[in-house]
Amino acid sequence: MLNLLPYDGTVNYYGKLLDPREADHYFQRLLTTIDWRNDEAVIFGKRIITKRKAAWYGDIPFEYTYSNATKTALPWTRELLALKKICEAQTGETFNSCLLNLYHDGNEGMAWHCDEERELKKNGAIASLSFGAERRFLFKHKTSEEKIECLLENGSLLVMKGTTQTHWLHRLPPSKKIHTARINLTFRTINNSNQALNPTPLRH
Ligand SMILES: O=C(O)CCC(=O)C(=O)O
Ligand SMILES: [Fe+2]
Repeated sequence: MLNLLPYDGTVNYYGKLLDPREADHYFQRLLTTIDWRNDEAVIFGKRIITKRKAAWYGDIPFEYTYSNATKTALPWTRELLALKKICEAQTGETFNSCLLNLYHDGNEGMAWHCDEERELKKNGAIASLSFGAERRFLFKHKTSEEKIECLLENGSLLVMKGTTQTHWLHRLPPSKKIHTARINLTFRTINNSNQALNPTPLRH
C-alpha cells in the first residue's frame, strides 16, 4: 500500500471502500442516530463553541480529553460497530473507540493539530472514514514544514499510523465552494489501563 508521507510516518489512502449507495445510507443513518453536540473548547483561555458537531463512542465509557474538554464515550450504535468491523478487516488493526465530526458545509473545518493525547495508544493506528462532501486534507511536517495533500472521498478510508502524529500535523481546510455536509469517523485505540485507576496528572 502506497505511503502518502515521504518520511517520519505512514498514511495510507484506501480510496472508496463503500459504493455510493452504501456510503449515502451510512451518511443518513449517522446523521440521525448519533448524539451530535457542539463541542466546547478553550482556545487562548476563551471558552468557544465549535460550529462543527462532534461525538465520542467506545467499548466502555472511556474518558478522552482534547481541546481542553473531556468527553465520556457512549455505547456503540449498530452502524458504528459495522463500520468499525470494516476498518478492522481492511487494516488488520483493532480499535476500541471512535471520534465523530459533522461539518455542516465548507465554512467548517479543523485547524492544524496532531492526535497524540495521553489517553491514545502511542503510535496506534487511526482509521478515518469519510461520508458526504469531498474535502481536501493536508499534512504538514512539524520541522521541515513540507506539505502533503489528499482528497477524502465519500465512503473512503484513510489510515494514519506509526510515527505520523509525532512528526506531522493534519488539517481539514475550510472551502467556500462546499455547500453540503460531511461526516468523518476516526476509529482509535484508547489505553484503558490507566482509565479510572489514575487521575489525570496536572500539567504545568
Ligand atoms: O475530519 C477529518 O477528516 C479529520 C478529523 C480529525 O483530524 C480529528 O478528528 O482528529
Ligand atoms: Fe486529527
